[in-house]
Amino acid sequence: MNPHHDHTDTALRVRGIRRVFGSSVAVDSVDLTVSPASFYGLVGPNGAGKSTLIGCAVGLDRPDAGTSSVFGVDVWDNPLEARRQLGVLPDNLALPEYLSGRELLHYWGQLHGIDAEQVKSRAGELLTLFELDGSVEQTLIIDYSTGMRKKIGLAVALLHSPRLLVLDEPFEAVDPVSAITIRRILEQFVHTGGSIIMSSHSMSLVEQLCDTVAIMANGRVAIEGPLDDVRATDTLEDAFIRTVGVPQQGGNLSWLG
Ligand SMILES: Nc1ncnc2c1ncn2[C@@H]1O[C@H](COP(=O)(O)OP(=O)(O)OP(=O)(O)O)[C@@H](O)[C@H]1O
Repeated sequence: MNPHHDHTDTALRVRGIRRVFGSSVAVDSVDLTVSPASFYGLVGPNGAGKSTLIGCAVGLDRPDAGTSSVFGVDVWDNPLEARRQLGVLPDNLALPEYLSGRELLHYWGQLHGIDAEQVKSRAGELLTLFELDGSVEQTLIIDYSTGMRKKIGLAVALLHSPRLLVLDEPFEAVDPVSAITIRRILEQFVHTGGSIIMSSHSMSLVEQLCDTVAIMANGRVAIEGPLDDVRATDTLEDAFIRTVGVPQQGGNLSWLG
């Protein structure tokens, strides 16, 4: 490879990310590459380090080592430019609680310097798509359900029309109808050249949507590659269990029942 390659044609390039909390290593020397127009699935057991990795990859959390760039733009050296290309749905998204969904989108659009008329029409479309309009219109974010928060978070991530979406469990807590809507939006996004990396605990969703998969365990990427290579002749769930292992002995909670 050309040593002077600037990676502007790589949607997300993570190299050697390490994040330590006290004496515990949450993410250990992780490399990831998301190609343009690729739908990348990040799976792994609870506590594997997926959210921490995502936070470091998008510049929300500072890693102890490593680099991350979005279409060749380093998220730490040039955060504003990186964020223009990037839509993020983080874990435990902090939202301005005393705004309605529409107000939040208008506010976010202004922050991104999007033309007011465009913000208005995009916000209207997004609120309708995610069923956050109509009778919900006056509800403040503080009173949103978990699934509604997820949906407004996704709307925020999409509003400025980024080239790369980094989504931490976008389907978690959303109802089945909303899940179909989200799925359609994400599929269309990739179909039209956008790139996505998402974490998920739904092996079937990852199998249906993603072309590339990484299985994380104990802060490291245990296996990564095209979906068909990772699952080989089995299902992704089989590959997951094979990679991560199942405890040999489970408690039987003899006191229960
Ligand atoms: N702010 C923090 N302070 C201390 N430890 C943390 C912090 N954030 C994460 N950790 C630890 O880092 C490890 C990885 O956590 P992380 O949330 O990244 O896992 P995950 O793969 O996203 O898990 P889940 O599937 O349950 O969401 C865990 O051991 C967790 O306890």
